[in-house]
Amino acid sequence: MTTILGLTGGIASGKSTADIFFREKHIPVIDCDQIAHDILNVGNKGYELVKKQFGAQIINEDQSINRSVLGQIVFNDAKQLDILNKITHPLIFKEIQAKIALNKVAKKPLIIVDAPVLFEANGQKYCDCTLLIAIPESVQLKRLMLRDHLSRDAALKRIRSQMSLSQKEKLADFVINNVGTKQELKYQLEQLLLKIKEEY
Ligand SMILES: CC(C)(COP(=O)(O)OP(=O)(O)OC[C@H]1O[C@@H](n2cnc3c(N)ncnc32)[C@H](O)[C@@H]1O)[C@@H](O)C(=O)NCCC(=O)NCCS
Ligand SMILES: Nc1ncnc2c1ncn2[C@@H]1O[C@H](COP(=O)(O)OP(=O)(O)OP(=O)(O)O)[C@@H](O)[C@H]1O
Repeated sequence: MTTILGLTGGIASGKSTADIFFREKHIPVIDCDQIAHDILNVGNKGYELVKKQFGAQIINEDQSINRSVLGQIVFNDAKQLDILNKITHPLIFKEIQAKIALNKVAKKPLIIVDAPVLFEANGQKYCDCTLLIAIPESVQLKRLMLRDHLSRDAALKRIRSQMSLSQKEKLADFVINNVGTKQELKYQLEQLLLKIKEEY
């Protein structure tokens, strides 16, 4: 039997850092940010739909989608984000399902689905259990500004476009706090794997 663990958390909470740990353990990770990028590549279905909706302002000279410009539009306007989500999320979920099916055929005991907006998009229904990586907003802001070279204002807009931590905590089966070192995160993930082995 395969257990599907939905991995979520706010922007810059540490999901990709957790993915490195899982991959080192040879546990497959489905990266939804990567899927979201792929569907917007020239020639793919999301590309045409998003280009039609947002127009020339988001198109680079080489015809690719300028995700940075698109990000500035949607993270500054909840309505525009909702429109983008309505276009992209069905395509992303279809791709996640296909990747899950492939891993099931390969009889993988555990699959991680790394989905930043898992709860916002009600994606937990595709998972057997969910893990939330939690950090206080002050630490999140610091790590996000440092990693993406964003201004405080731009970083806060991205954070606030997502569901609040307290709401996510209510929905998650497991919560890991990533306020400590990366080593401490790794230790907590080790413990979680033992728990999942027992319970699922
Ligand atoms: C807005 C876009 C073009 C910005 O692209 P960019 O390369 O600058 O950022 P990237 O995709 O790496 O996302 C960075 C982080 O932003 C946050 N984020 C991305 N999309 C969303 C969203 N729809 N709602 C809230 N937060 C989001 C996540 O924490 C994500 O990890 C892109 O994120 C996008 O197409 N988003 C819509 C699809 C989606 O929901 N993706 C999330 C994975 S399911
Ligand atoms: N415990 C930690 N201590 C210090 N820095 C950390 C820790 N965990 C993660 N980071 C750093 O914080 C930043 C954000 O982490 P990461 O990229 O893993 O977040 P994410 O949840 O995958 O982000 P996104 O939602 O944008 O995909 C990275 O620069 C990462 O190296």
